[in-house]
Amino acid sequence: MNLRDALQQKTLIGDGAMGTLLYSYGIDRCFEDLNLSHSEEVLNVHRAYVNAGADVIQTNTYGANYIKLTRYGLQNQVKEINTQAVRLAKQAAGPEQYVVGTMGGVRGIQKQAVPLEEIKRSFREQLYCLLFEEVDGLLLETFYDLEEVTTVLEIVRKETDLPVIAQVSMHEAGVLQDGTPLTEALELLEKKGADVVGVNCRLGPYHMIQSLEEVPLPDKAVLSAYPNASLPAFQDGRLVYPTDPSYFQKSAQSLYEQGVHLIGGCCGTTPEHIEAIAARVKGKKPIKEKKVPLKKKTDVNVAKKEKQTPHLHELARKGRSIIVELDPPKKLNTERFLKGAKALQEAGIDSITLADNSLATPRISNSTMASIIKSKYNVDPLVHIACRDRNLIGLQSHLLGLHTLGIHQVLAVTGDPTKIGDFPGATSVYDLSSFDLIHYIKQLNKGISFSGKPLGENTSFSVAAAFNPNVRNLNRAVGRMEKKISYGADYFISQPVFNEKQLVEVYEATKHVDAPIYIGIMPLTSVRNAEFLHNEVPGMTLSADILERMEQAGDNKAQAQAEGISIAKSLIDTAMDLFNGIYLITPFLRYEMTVELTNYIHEKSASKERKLSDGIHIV
Ligand SMILES: Cc1cc2nc3c(=O)[nH]c(=O)nc-3n(C[C@H](O)[C@H](O)[C@H](O)COP(=O)(O)OP(=O)(O)OC[C@H]3O[C@@H](n4cnc5c(N)ncnc54)[C@H](O)[C@@H]3O)c2cc1C
Ligand code: MET
Ligand SMILES: [Zn+2]
Repeated sequence: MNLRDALQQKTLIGDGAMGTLLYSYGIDRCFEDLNLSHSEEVLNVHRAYVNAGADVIQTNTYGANYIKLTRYGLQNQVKEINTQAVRLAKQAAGPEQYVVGTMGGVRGIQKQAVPLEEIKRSFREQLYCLLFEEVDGLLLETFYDLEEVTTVLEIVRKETDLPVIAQVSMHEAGVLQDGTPLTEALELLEKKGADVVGVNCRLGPYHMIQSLEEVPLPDKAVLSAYPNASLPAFQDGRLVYPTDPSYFQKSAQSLYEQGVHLIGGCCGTTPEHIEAIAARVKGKKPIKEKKVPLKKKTDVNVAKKEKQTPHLHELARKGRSIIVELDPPKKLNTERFLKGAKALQEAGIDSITLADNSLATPRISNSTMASIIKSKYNVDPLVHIACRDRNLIGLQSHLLGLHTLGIHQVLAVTGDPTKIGDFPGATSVYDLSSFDLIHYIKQLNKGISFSGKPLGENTSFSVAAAFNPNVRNLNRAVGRMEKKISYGADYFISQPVFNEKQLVEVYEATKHVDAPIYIGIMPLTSVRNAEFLHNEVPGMTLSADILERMEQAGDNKAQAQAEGISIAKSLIDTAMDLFNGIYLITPFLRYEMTVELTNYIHEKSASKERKLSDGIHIV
C-alpha cells in the first residue's frame, strides 16, 4: 500500500527523536554531518525505531539545508549529507516502512534574520537532493512561522505529487507565535496541498492534546502529532527529558481519540517511547467523527483598551508637534532632571523622550523616570527601548510593564554598541533587531504576546523608529525607513541635523515616506562640543559657518550657550517649513536651552497663524 492510502486507512507510527537521542549518547555537534562521518550510529538509531514498530522513518536531515549547515562550515555538503541520509534510512527500513525526507524550519522568533528569498533557495536545494534519492514522502517539521511553512509547502507542491506532511510548532498551546489559532494554520496547510497536517516539538503530550482538542477533522488531509517527551530539565550542565514511556503510551491513545492518524515523537523521545505507542495504537482504524467544542479556547478575547490622549504620530500628521529628549541622570540625584521635566511640560511640549542607556552607558531606568514624570507633572513620556540590554523575556515583560504604567509611546531601536560605553565587554543581547521589535510591539497591540499567547487585552503603543540621516548614502537610510514602516513603525525620530542644506536634502529624500518625521535639532553648548560632534561622531557634519560661529563665541559658557541657541533657532526656522514634528535634544540636562527653543517654536507658530488669519480677514 502506498503511504497516502495507508495514512487514510490506519493509524501509523512515526519514529522518535534523532538529535536528542544522539545528544544523550554524548554527541554534541552537527547531527546531520553524522550521516557522513558516523553513518553506523545513524543507521543504528533508524534500526532501533524500525524495531520499535515505526511505520514512517524520517531521514536525518532536519537541519540539512545550507542556511543551517553554514554554522558548521558545511554549506557545500548539502547534496552529500541529504543523499547519504536517504540511503541510511532506506537501508534501515524494511518493505513495511516508508521513508520520508525531513526538512526543518529555519525561522525562530526573529522574522527578518533570514529573508524569505534565501529560505526558498535553501529549501529548493535540499528538496531536489531528497527527491533525487526517491523518498516515499516529505516531512516539513518544526515550523514556528506560518509564512515560512506555507512558502516551503508551495515549493514542494510544485515539484512533486508525493505525500507531504506539514507540521507546525507552538510555544503556547493552541496558537502559533503570531497568534494564529492552530485550527486556522492547519486549514491553510491543507488548502495549500499538504496530505497530512499536524504539530511537532516544543510541547509535550499534555499541551499537544489540549491544542488538538480544538481542531476538527480536516476534510481531505489527516492529522499528525509528534510531541516532545516532556519539558526539558537542565541536569549537570545537560538538557534531559525525564519521562516514562507508559505516560507517552496513554497520551498516544488520547491523540488517537483526537483523530490523529500519524503519531510519532519529537525531542526527548526514544525507541522505548515508540515501542510503547506502537503497542497501543499501531494499525488502529482512525476515528471518523469528532466533536469540537463550539467556543474555541484559543479565541483571542481582546478587550479593546484605547489610549485617551492622541498618539504622537497623529499629532505630527495634523500639525506642529514638539517632543524633547531629556535623558535620565547617570547619577542618583534626580533634582535637575525633575525640574527640567516640569519646565518642559509647562512650556507646552507634547512629550518628553527618555533614552534607554544611550551610548551604552547606564542611567537611572527610563521607565522609572517616565513613570515619575507622568504622575508628578502629567507628562506624556516616550520611552526608548534598545534591543541591546534585554532578551525576549525582558523585552516583553518591560513592554507589559509600560502598558500597565499607562505609558504608550515607545521608540524601538537596536541600541548603541556596548563598545562605546562604560562596559565595552558587556554582552549585547540582540534577540531582536529594531525591525522585529517594532513588529512584536504591534503584535502586543493586537492583544497577542511575542509567543502567540492571548493577553486578554490589547496594548495601544504608538511605535517610533529611529532615522539616521547622517550617513553617506541617504537613500539607503530612507530604504530602512520604508522597511521599518512595513514592520509597523508609525513615525520616525531623527538624529540631530546640523546644517540647513542637509535639512532640505532630508526633506527631499523623505517627502514620499508615508509616516511623519520628528526632525532632530540639538543646541550646541560649546566649541568643543561642536568640534567633537563634527570630528568624532560618524556621519555628523557641521557647516563651516556653524563651526566658525561657535569658535567666535569662545570659552565663555553663557556666550557659547547663547550662540548654540541662536544656531538652533536658525535651523528651526528651516525645519519648521519642512517638517511638522520637531525633536529637540537637551544637551547635558541643560533644559533651559530646550525650554527656550520650545517657546521660540510656539511663538513662531502663533505668529504664523496670526498672519494667516489676518490674511483671511483681509480677503
Ligand atoms: C532618535 C534616536 C534615539 C536613539 N535612542 C537610543 C537609545 O535610547 N539608546 C541607545 O542605545 N541608542 C539609541 N539610539 C542609537 C541607535 O540605536 C543607533 O544609532 C542605531 O544604530 C541606529 O538606529 P536603530 O537602532 O534603529 O538602527 P537600525 O536601523 O536597526 O540599524 C541597525 C544597524 O544597521 C546599521 N545601519 C543603520 N543604518 C544603516 C544604513 N543606512 N546603511 C547601512 N547600515 C546601516 C547600523 O550599523 C546599525 O547598527 C538612538 C538613535 C536615534 C536616531
Ligand atoms: C528540533 S525538532 C526535532 C528534529 C528531528 N526530527 C530530530 O529528532 O532530530
Ligand atoms: Zn523536536
